[in-house]
Order: sequence, then structure tokens, then C-alpha cells
Amino acid sequence: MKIFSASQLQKADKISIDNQGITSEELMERAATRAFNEIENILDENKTVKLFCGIGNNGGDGLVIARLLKNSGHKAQVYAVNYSDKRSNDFLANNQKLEKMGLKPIVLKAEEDFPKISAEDIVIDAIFGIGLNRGIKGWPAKLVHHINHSGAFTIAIDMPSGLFSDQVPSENDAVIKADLCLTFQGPKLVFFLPQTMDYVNEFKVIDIGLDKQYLESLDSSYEITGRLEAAAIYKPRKKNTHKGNFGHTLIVGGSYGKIGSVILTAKTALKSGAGLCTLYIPKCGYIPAQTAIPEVMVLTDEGEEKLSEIEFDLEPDVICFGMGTGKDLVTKEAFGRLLERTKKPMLVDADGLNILSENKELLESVPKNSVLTPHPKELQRLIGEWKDDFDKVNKVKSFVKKYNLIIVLKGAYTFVFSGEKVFINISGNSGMATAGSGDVLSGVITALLSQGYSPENAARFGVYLHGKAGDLASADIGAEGMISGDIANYMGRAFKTLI
Ligand SMILES: NC(=O)C1=CN([C@@H]2O[C@H](COP(=O)(O)OP(=O)(O)OC[C@H]3O[C@@H](n4cnc5c(N)ncnc54)[C@H](OP(=O)(O)O)[C@@H]3O)[C@@H](O)[C@H]2O)[C@@H](O)CC1
Ligand SMILES: [K+]
Repeated sequence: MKIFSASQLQKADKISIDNQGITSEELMERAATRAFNEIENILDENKTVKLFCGIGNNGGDGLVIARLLKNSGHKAQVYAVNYSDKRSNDFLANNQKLEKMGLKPIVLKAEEDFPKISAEDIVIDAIFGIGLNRGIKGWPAKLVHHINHSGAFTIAIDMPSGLFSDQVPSENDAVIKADLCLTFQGPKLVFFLPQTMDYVNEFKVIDIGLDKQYLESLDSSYEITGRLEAAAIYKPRKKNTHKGNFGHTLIVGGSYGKIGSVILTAKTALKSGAGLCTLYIPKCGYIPAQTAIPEVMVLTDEGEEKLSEIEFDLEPDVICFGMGTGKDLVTKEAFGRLLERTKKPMLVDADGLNILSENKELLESVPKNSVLTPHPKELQRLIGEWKDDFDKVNKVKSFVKKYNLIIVLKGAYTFVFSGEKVFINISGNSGMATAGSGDVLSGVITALLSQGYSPENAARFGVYLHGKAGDLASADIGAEGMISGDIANYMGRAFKTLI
């Protein structure tokens, strides 16, 4: 699913009206009716719904929803938030319809007009949508705070009011905190950025039937990776195969006290379909690794406690480097030599990334199309500071183009940057914020690379599977109870959800 900008949606709105031979009021009726159906599904009939409607088209949507609520016997109170006198035509048309039914909106013009909102009420926020073009100021800002402090379950229509679709609000801007956002046609980028995602606890996309052909023709850098997209990437196994078909993965990492990290990566690689897996670790890890996973082969470095040479006599399909290696000079130099020798795309994580950050000249030697999997701190060391999340996204886009790499930026929503594209993953949960979760992710992506998935698909699909396995683990054993090894253990079931 593509993510569109506000201006793309506004244009799609106009084109759909022309192509479908409908009026904008009819499109509003359709959009708001579909939003109303969602609201009605979750509405307890004893609840009072308080609708706050702006005077533009977002407010118009609110008025349609108010009419439909009233028609189906719900308790609805409607407030027109009179932040300006420039009412839109479709607002006016729907205001008239509502008045004819005897439901005249109460006009709010100052703080004294604010109604009481109890925590038991349901609030519909239809003050501003994608037409917001400046921060909310004055008494409307106070109204936003009044709603946020009420404790009422708040449903935002299209966008939480005050949230821009293409910039981070400034510190003093008032923004609705929505428990649920019913958003039209597609999710907005700000729903996924760390600085703005908290304004949208949950969102649901309402298909309002905009022109499909036109939407498909639109360019967008941003795409969602959900179940459908993951299933399209998945290549189920053929019957007549052997372990050689699924590649040989070499996982290089570990140091004294951090052998567990590479063990987790290797275990996950095997549980994600890698045909063969060899671990290359310092000598001290030999017995623990052999004991922990009998299915893995183990090679040891000359170094007792850390990697110092990285020499091996095999031709892996993919190399994964960096978990638990530390950043010692001998390890850095061995990594540098490994990069020089390696031609196929590899995966670099954790201390591998830290070594690259401290020795930027090594970035030139990382094989093209390799996958780097930083968390935000590792990213910052790699690319420097950013002003805000939009700046960060642009900086990462430039970085991946400059070095021809793929970046997997880990977070509540993990972003995969590849060329011009940014894929936003929607599987996963807070239980995955646990030690070793990143080592597991490296294992899945490496295993997919070894099975012949392209680096972009391996990154995108791996991130999805990792999140899905986490969701299955969390459903069974709870977010607090799960550890990284559980994510690895649920990997097979994550694949099965796609069949
Ligand atoms: N496109 C679609 O697919 C469909 C869209 N639909 C709905 O329309 C919504 C967009 O409606 P919209 O364009 O009328 O803008 P909206 O958000 O109501 O704002 C109204 C006006 O407020 C003003 N203004 C802005 N910021 C301000 C501020 N801080 N403080 C004070 N004033 C401010 C600004 O006017 P200005 O004052 O700048 O002239 C702006 O024009 C969309 O979110 C969806 O709900 C559906 O019905 C059908 C399909
Ligand atoms: K809104």
C-alpha cells in the first residue's frame, strides 16, 4: 500500500469527482458514511457522542457523521468550531441538512463556549483534516487541550486536528491525541514517525473509492509492508529441493561475554530457512556455540576472546557481521580485510555499524546492496544529527544513494530504505523491545539473502516476518514474558501465516 501526500490526495479527490461524475458533496457523503459505519461498529449506544466540527471539509465530514448518528438513534451533540468565517460549500450544505432535522450545531467562538466533556463521552474530532496549513493558535488551541485532557475516547476523522501531514508540529502547537484515527484512502506518513506517532494510537484506513487507476499511477517513495505485501514477496519452497538450494550463511561475530548474540543470530537463520549455517567466532565461544545449536557448524578465529583475523576456507552465499564483536583495533582491521574480499551483498549490524561509524573510509568497501540494520543511536553515529524525523528520513535517503546500501532503521515501525523507496513495516509489538531482538532480525534477513531473495526484498520481508513472529509470540506468552529466543522460535509460524 502506497502512502500519499496531502496534495496527492487533494488532487485524487478532484480527479475522482470528475471521472465518477459525482459532486464533492456526494464524495463527502460517501467518505463520511464509511467513517460512520466504523464508528457505529464500536459505539456503545448509551454513550454521548460530542462532535467538534471545523468549518472546512473536515468539519463537513463531521456534520454528515452527526446526521447519520442522529438518524440511527444515538445521542449526538454537535459543535461548530468557528475558527474562521470562511465556511466551505460542503460544510454549509451539510449544516443546512442538519438544521432541517432540528440538530443545530452550537457555535463555539471563545473559551467560555466550551462544553463539559466527561471521560465517559466519545469525542469526534473533525476540526481540521489535511487542509491544516499552520499550527492551531488561540482559543481553538485551548479547545484541543480541553479535549485531550477530558479523558474521553477520541476518534479523529482523517487526521488528528493540528497534525500536519508533512512536518513535525512545533513544541507549542496544539494537536489532538487520537485514540483512533479513521483516515481516508491511505495512511499518512506522520502516523509512523517516532516524533508524531503518539498522536495516533490506532488508525484504520477508510477506502472512500477514489479513482484506482489514478492512485496507482501516482509516484510515492513510501509504501507499507503488511501481510499482503509480504505474501507477494514470499517464495514458498518447491518439493524437489535440498539444503544446497537454500544457501550457506556465514555469521561472523561475538567476543568474550557476548557469544549469545551470534548464537541467537545463527539459530534464527536456521529457523528462517537457511540451508547451512556456519558461525565464525573467537575461540572462547566454541563450546557454548556447539552446545547451544547442534545444527550449526563452528569455525574459530585465532583470537581467544575477540576476532582478530577472520580467515576461512569456504564460499558462503552471504556473510553477516557485527553482533557482539566489540570495536577493538584488531577486530576493526580484520573486518576491513573481510570487506575488501567480499563481493556479494552482506549484512552488517551492531558493532559492525559502530566500526563503520568510527572509520567512515570503510563505508566505500562495503559491498553494494548490503543491508545495514541500525537502531536510531547507531544511525546517528553513522549519518550524524538530524533536525527532526523528516530531516532524518531525507538524510538516510541520501546516505543509501551515496553508498548504494540498504538501511533497515529499527523502531516501533521499522523503515527499510532502498534506493528511492522507503518501506514502512506494520507488524510487531512492544514485547520485541527486548535484548537480542536485533540479533534475531539479522538472522532472518541473512537467511533470506542466502535463499536468493534480493537485498531489498530480504530486508523488507525479514522485517515483516520478525514482527509477525513477535506478534505470535506475544499473543501466546505476553509482551512482558517474551524474550528474543521466542521470536526465533515463532519464525516458522510467521511464514505459515502467509500460506
Ligand atoms: N481529499 C479527499 O480525499 C477528501 C477529503 N475530505 C475531507 O476534507 C478534508 C480537507 O478539507 P479542507 O481542504 O477543507 O481542509 P480542512 O482541514 O477542513 O481545513 C479547513 C481550512 O482551515 C484553514 N486552516 C488551516 N489551518 C488552520 C489553522 N491552524 N487555523 C485556522 N484555520 C486554518 C484553511 O483555510 P485558510 O484559512 O488557510 O484559507 C483550510 O482550508 C479532509 O481532511 C477530509 O476530512 C472528504 O470529505 C472527501 C474526500
Ligand atoms: K480531524
